[in-house]
Amino acid sequence: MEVNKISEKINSSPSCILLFSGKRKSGKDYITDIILERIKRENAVMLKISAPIKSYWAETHDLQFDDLMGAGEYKEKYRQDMIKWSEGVRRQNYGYFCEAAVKMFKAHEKPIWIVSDIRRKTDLKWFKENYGSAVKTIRVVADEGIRKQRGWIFTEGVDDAETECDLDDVLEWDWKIINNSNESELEKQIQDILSAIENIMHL
Ligand SMILES: Nc1ncnc2c1ncn2[C@@H]1O[C@H](COP(=O)(O)OP(=O)(O)O)[C@@H](O)[C@H]1O
Ligand SMILES: C[C@@](O)(CCOP(=O)(O)OP(=O)(O)O)CC(=O)O
Repeated sequence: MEVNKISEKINSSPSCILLFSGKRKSGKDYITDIILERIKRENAVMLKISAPIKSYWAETHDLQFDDLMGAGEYKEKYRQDMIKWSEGVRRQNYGYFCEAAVKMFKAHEKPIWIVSDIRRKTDLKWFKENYGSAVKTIRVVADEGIRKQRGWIFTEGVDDAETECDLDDVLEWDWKIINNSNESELEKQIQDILSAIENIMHL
């Protein structure tokens, strides 16, 4: 794979990019799916930085891309290898998968981008360098007990690695969502973000 091949100029500018991060089973997919559903389809796109990684991995290892993208156990067997491989690529070009995801999801066709899986400071850096103040950051947090109820099991080499821990010491987030399965609390936090998007879109 030629790591520096993706170098086309980025043209149109999105109005709002929501970057979500959080530990495994904190509820990133659950919450970003709800937000995407509430925004008019023609205005928003969901991006997953893991998608170009999984797509490459599926092609080269004869695996099912859709299963790698799902919430089930299938992806867990390959997670450590995908992490190792993708970290090698990132060492050469830290924005490689961010840029690949923007292209893969044709994000420039929509004004609002929802990125559900920010994992590293370099992910934040890449989006901020390219899109400046359009970028808003959101940390999803859930108690460890709740994450366990949702199926999380501590895994060495994953939960103690950069992929899960690099953003632990980032304290500045535009929003922090507490997702401990209290529906009305979650709803209020989602509403705050939706109102902010509405304001940005009507500026
Ligand atoms: N607030 C919630 N209410 C009910 N189920 C939830 C909630 N948040 C997450 N879940 C469930 O917990 C599991 C893990 O959530 P997911 O969004 O896949 O986490 P992550 O993307 O952070 O790993 C999923 O089955 C999801 O449906
Ligand atoms: C190689 C990975 O991209 C795999 C990520 O897969 P998911 O984003 O599906 O993971 P969770 O939502 O945390 O379960 C990790 C990375 O280091 O980029």
